Amino acid sequence: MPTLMIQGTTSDAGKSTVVAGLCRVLARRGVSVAPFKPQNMALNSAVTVDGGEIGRSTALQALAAGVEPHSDMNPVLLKPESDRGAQVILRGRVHGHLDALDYHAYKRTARESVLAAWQALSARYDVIVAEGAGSPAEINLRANDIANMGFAEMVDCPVVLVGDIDRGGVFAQLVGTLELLSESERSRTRGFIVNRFRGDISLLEPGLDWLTERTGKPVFGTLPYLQGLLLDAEDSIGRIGRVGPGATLKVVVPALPRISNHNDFDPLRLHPQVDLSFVGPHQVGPGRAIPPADLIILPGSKSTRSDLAWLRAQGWEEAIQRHLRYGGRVLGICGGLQMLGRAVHDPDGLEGPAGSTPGLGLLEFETRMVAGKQLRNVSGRLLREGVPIAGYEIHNGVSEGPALARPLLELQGRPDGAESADGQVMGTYLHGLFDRPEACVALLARCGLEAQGSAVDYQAHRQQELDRLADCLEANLDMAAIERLLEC
Ligand SMILES: NC(=O)CC[C@H](N)C(=O)O
Repeated sequence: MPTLMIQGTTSDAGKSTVVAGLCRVLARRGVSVAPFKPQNMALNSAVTVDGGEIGRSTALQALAAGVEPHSDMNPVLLKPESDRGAQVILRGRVHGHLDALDYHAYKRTARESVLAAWQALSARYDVIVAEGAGSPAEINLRANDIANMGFAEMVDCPVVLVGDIDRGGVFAQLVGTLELLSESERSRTRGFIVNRFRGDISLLEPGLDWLTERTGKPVFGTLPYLQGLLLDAEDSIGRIGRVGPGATLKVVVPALPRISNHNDFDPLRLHPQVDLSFVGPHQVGPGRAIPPADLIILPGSKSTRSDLAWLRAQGWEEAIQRHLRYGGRVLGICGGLQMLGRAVHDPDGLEGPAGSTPGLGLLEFETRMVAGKQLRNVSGRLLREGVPIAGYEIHNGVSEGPALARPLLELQGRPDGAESADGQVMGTYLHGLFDRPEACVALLARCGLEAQGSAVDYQAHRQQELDRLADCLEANLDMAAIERLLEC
């Protein structure tokens, strides 16, 4: 089965973007193509058609390929819950926690899952564009690798290596990575892509010629730095966003250590009237208050109780109360909603040590973490305005209490979330709630924003960005040579 794997010399070299771009280029040429990421470590995930969970960047690549995201596209997803522990998702379903699993047995199962998922995808699509993780030159992680060369060797596919010239040292990155590979890994590496180039290409060309001479491998192309490209981030909170002169609504999101699905905020990054900032202690200084805002959004969290403790340790519980006293709004999404209640109970220790943590007490309800993750794509409406809203749910928590009798939304015919009687505090389990322009406008209007023109249609924006990316790949990569790699 034709599979091409894109690996990078570092994390964030642009692998996900190149895979998304290649998926879109191939799909536009009528090829039946699917993305594949054997192993990902990320807290941004998406719900798949088969009711599972995969990394968000892979789901975006599926969108680029014009196919439905499926659990087989990212068979191993590691969701860190602390600096040491991570939840292991295999083929979309929770398998256990890394620290509680026998490592060797887990490695074997993970490898089997990767192979089975790749075989299942191969039966459904003509071409697979796979993405590595981090760099293949992490020699300490080489044994039993499934994320990079271990996968490429297992399925015997060619590899293209992406280096990021923007951070400097791209020749050392590419040559050094090749140097650290085994003979067979080196020979399956068919060439390079230089990513994020700004400047005069003629100044780079002698370096590219040298690279080919030195390694015997072609450079398939140099991709320019694509200004403002905003596609669903894999995990880290990117800095892209624009704060123009018309940005009158100030929205602050605490950058929780286990923030999850922060893609929720991408439509706000693009909104011309919104000034969005993620704040952590580094931005405001330890012990300092959250900057003044119209709206504070408590985001999703992989570990609600420990992130709540972190929020308190920053002194931000008082800051939120003060913000409310001055008439500000607070919105909680999923883990953030759970924080707004009276307590969060985790009797079985699903997200960390077993126990209970008092919530911020801004809404009358309590949450219990229950085994069996709730994963679903949902749609419904924002109750007060009646406007349509859609997104997805990913959580273990089940919330109960009188505040839920005043729901924020109706989803699939059932009530969801809550809002306080004065409307200042709102919460929902729905991720992706700003993606639809009408819902985005209505939610921001509640915070005092008078819409000028319509909000960004984020779904349409994603499609346009994928086309812009694909145009860029077609213009700058030797696509004929890349397609030849897929024919072998
Ligand atoms: N997506 C989330 O924010 C999840 C919240 C919480 N960790 C739960 O599982 O219930």
